[in-house]
Amino acid sequence: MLEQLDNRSLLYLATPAFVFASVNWCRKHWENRSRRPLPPGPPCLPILGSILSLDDPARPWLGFNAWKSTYGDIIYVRLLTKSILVVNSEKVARDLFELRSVIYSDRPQSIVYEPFALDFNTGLLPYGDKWRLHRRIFHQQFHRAAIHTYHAELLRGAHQMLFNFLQDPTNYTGHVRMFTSSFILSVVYDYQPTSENDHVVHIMRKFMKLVVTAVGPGATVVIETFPFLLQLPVWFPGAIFKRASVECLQVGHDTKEIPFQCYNGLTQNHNQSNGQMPQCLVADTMNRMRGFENEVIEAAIKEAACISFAAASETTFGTIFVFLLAMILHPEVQAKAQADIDRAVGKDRLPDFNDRPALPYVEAVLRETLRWHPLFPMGIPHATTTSDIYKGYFIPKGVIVIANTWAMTRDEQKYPNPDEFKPERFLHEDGSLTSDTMSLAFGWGRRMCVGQHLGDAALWIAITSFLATFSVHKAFDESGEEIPVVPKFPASIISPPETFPCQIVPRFKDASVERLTQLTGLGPSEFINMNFDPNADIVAEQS
Ligand code: HEM
Repeated sequence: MLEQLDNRSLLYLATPAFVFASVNWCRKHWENRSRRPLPPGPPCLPILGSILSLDDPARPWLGFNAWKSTYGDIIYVRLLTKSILVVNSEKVARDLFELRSVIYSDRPQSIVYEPFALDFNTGLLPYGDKWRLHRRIFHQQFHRAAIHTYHAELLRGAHQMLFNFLQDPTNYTGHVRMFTSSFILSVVYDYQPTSENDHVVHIMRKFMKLVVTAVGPGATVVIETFPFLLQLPVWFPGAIFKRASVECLQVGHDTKEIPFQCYNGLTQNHNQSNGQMPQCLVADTMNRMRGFENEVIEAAIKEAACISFAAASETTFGTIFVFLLAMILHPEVQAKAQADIDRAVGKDRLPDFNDRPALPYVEAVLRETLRWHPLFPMGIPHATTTSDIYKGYFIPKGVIVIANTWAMTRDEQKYPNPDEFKPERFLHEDGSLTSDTMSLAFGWGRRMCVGQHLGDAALWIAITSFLATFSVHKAFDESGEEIPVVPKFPASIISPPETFPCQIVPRFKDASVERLTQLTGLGPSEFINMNFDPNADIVAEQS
């Protein structure tokens, strides 16, 4: 057959084959040239990856930090099916999340998001138009210069918390929860919950509990491995994931709609009573978008509003708890912070936001609280949108990127003896504050916490008002012995301390409702906790 082909035909056949082979060779050569080594990491087994190298797989941030001495600030690791890039230092975090933010601002996606109503959560949205719209709504409302508009509301919420502590110091968990739930509902929907059992608070918290129970890390692995489990009919024996999904979708829908309906009801009341629109995220955003209304925008407003509750209430609640824990374990820090307040504010009034610059030690306590036990020890995972080369290492497209906040807060060079609670590390010798504001507790780059300034203001007023009026101490058992406090933090992506026995004691003279009424300017009718006995006096701490 070959003999029958003349030279010209051979040339016709050979030329494309040669071109094809050359292009292929060049492509492979180019790929090999650009495909540098992956960053270092621990030994990797088939299927399991490096999971056995972690001492405590439920708290991977500890293991990632321990690997730092062997593999450095940037580590590549596979845990089961997930490839992860761990960033262990602020320098690398800045280089990647800030200087190369176009590549490092995506979020890892999962097939569990949609069936469990997590697909509208700003913090999980892929880097795209929907996320941009959410982000814009949040930013316009919560940027640094806008926060002063919420000061009065935050102050009122903090004062209500003080009344609740005075009335029932044992229910301190409930009072902190009430503060964190009510300030965010007010700022977002102009809605004031009337008690701990308020139906809006109830539905929001129910959704958060459902999601945490239904799609913890274990359940996610199972569903991602066997997706057919979500195709089973609800009545099928053992179809627990399907049933949980149906419930999450229903409650997820309610969390968007019910507070929104309350908002609409309130608006009508406002209009009827004084003709004025309330000021809150929902009202302000609707005003701004007037003329551009469509289904996408209305959905985004409902989603962003509803996500605010989960994002703000759990984080501020958990951080106030870390603060209370630190104060019990370090009474000398508590006394010093109280002395700072007494010096700058006196005892005849309570602190407000104008006092903030005059209270450097309290500011240092807040920063140290964020550092000592960051609520998100691994932040919220980012992902890459394209591949990258960093310091000669190849970073693949789509890899999960974890900013290991825990490792950054344990940096011995920057924070000597990092496990100690020492606010002084944020102060110069002359008592003025250093430039380290602990912003790393709020994440990095384009995905950095969009409620950072609101969260910061809420935390500051809560802890400053508390320190001005109360002290927290170890509790005593029936035989008069001090009950030791052993800090316990759950193994989860958001990790507030578990509750601990304590006693909360007023430190202002004549610790009565009347006195607190004078100090705060709030009347008893404004208290959120309605089971309130205005005649009850509590013995003040001797000071
Ligand atoms: C103590 C208070 C808070 C802490 C410690 C905190 C921490 C964080 C962290 C670590 C992230 C992830 C950042 C990243 O991926 O790099 C985040 C994201 C987020 N936070 Fe906060 N946060 C707090 C309060 C708030 C508040 C009050 C809001 C109110 C609306 C809020 C809304 C959000 C949202 C929407 C995201 C997702 C941002 C995105 O993916 O683009 N947070 N927060």
